[in-house]
Amino acid sequence: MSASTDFADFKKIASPQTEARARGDYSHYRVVPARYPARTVGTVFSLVIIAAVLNSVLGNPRWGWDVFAEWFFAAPVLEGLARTLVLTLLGALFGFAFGTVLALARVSRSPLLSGLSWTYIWIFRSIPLIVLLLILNNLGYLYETVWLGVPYTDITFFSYATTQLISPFTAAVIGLALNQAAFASEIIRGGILSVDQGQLEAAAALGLPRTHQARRIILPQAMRTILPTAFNDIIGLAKGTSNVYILALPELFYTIQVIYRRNLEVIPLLMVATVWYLIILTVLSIVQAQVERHFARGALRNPPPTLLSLLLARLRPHQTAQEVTERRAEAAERGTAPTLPAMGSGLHGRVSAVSEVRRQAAAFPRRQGAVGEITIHQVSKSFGHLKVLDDVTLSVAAGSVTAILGQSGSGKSTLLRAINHLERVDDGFIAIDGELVGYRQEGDTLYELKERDILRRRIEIGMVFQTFNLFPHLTALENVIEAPMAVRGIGRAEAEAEAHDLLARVGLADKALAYPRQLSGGQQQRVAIARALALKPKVLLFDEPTSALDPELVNEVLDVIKELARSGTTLVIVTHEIGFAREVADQVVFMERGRVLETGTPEKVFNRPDHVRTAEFLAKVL
Ligand SMILES: Nc1ncnc2c1ncn2[C@@H]1O[C@H](COP(=O)(O)OP(=O)(O)OP(=O)(O)O)[C@@H](O)[C@H]1O
Repeated sequence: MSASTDFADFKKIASPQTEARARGDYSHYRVVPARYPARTVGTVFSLVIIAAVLNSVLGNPRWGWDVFAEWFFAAPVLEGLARTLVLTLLGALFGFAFGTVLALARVSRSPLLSGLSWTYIWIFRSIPLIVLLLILNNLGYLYETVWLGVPYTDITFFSYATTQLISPFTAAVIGLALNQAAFASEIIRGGILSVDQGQLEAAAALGLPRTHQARRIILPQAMRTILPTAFNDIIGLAKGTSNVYILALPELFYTIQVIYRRNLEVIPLLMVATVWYLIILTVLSIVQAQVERHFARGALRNPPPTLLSLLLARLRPHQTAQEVTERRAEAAERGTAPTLPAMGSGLHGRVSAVSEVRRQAAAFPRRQGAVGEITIHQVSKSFGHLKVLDDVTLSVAAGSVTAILGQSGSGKSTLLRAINHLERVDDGFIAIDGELVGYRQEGDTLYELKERDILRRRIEIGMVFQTFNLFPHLTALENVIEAPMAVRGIGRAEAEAEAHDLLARVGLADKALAYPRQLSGGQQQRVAIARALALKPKVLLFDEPTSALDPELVNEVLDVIKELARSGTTLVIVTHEIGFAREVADQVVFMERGRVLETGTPEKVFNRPDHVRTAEFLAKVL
């Protein structure tokens, strides 16, 4: 048989599927998921166990399912259930509200407040709940009246008999809440401690007030750690409400006990309580999953889909690749398609995006009559016995660019953080445009500013960190608008417009809604720059802005800084990028062991250093 005959025969017997495949149409394919024999054995084993348990529970008449059905919705049981739910809700609500206050007091810098909080937690975690409930129920014996007024005067706002004010129900709510608060505060404190230190510094560097830092930055991130334990605790509380039987309050379990003592149907009635507790637990678990999901924003690169979105995706008609292409073409025609190339999407994407950054960043406004002159005068700082800054004196002209070089551990970052007062100096002073950083001068006396005032002054000094320190639970846009809205009091619409503008200038117009973990290192650092710029600072400090980056991404960030340098903002940059410093800096500072060894123009320091150590260092790094 010849080859040509073969081919002709093949064409004759070709099925519709073969022809479709030849056209590149694979839609008829059936997808068969991979098989895992061990998983199948496990599933079969689980089914057998479930069937055996169901058979034993439903097939045995001694479980008394008819009695169960009779009492499951009985009025006294439902009343008891309602009381259990109300006690759980109020106990959790007041307990966690008070627990949050206790946790914040415990981590506060006031030793008295922290000590008070510690003592409360110590006492209330030690007292058994039943004892606490009994004490509250007998408060009338200790204090006949509850009274509020001005002592040693006749002024009385109210006065009630204690027994009239504290009913068994009120005693139960107060007791549960006080007990819950002691445990909740430790759960919340654990969450607060789990938040990265860099996040606190980034919020402080933006000048956000302390309450705002706690509410918007720290607690939302702490929630991821808090929630699983907190829900455990609430479930414990729901079951622990049975302790209020001591006050003769008929909650669910107490009601069940009263009933089975009368009719002696112990097991069926215990099952009534068990199934209701199971239902409460299931509802709480569903709520927990939703709340956890909400607070997981930005924590995962690819968050799993919600049940609702899965359902909607199933209902939505399937979109073919061709339809997707057609829609993109339509959007491009309407001008709604993203016009900026995505950074990091292949070599071509990167090259065109970098030139886009250059073009857009050239639009940074130049300042007329630059501000932001920095004076550092005889500054010293020690950590224990280690003198990290030793009599540092330095002057940075307004609108200039200063690059700080030096070996690791020479005190560069500490100096930068001192300019921002993230580090308090021991000696000397730092001033910006003649205004002291962190202090108020009266005559010859310097008064350290309160934190609120320091935060307000920090608005003038932007800072970009080595490890970006973006707020991971906020999108790029939200990271940028947070401080202008909170600190400068700008309205959301205006702040968003400015933020879009800034993100476009750093080449990230199409990434406004991405969370930091969905961005590359270079992109994250550019968002951090946009975030610092949003407050329109006089001075911008960069702490090794490219050292955490892949060499390929370094230029993305350096390009943006170069454009900033031309805009007239005062820049101080700790860097190991010698070529960049040579190109951009007006002044180069070389530090060694906490001292400034030499300063000068790049031309002088790099070509004719005065100090032998500078020459040695440059010889190593160049
Ligand atoms: N909070 C601190 N407690 C104790 N020692 C510290 C603290 N912060 C910094 N140091 C020490 O101070 C010295 C200077 O640190 P700094 O971070 O300023 O150095 P650097 O020149 O920026 O170094 P690198 O280039 O490696 O970042 C180091 O020896 C460091 O161990």
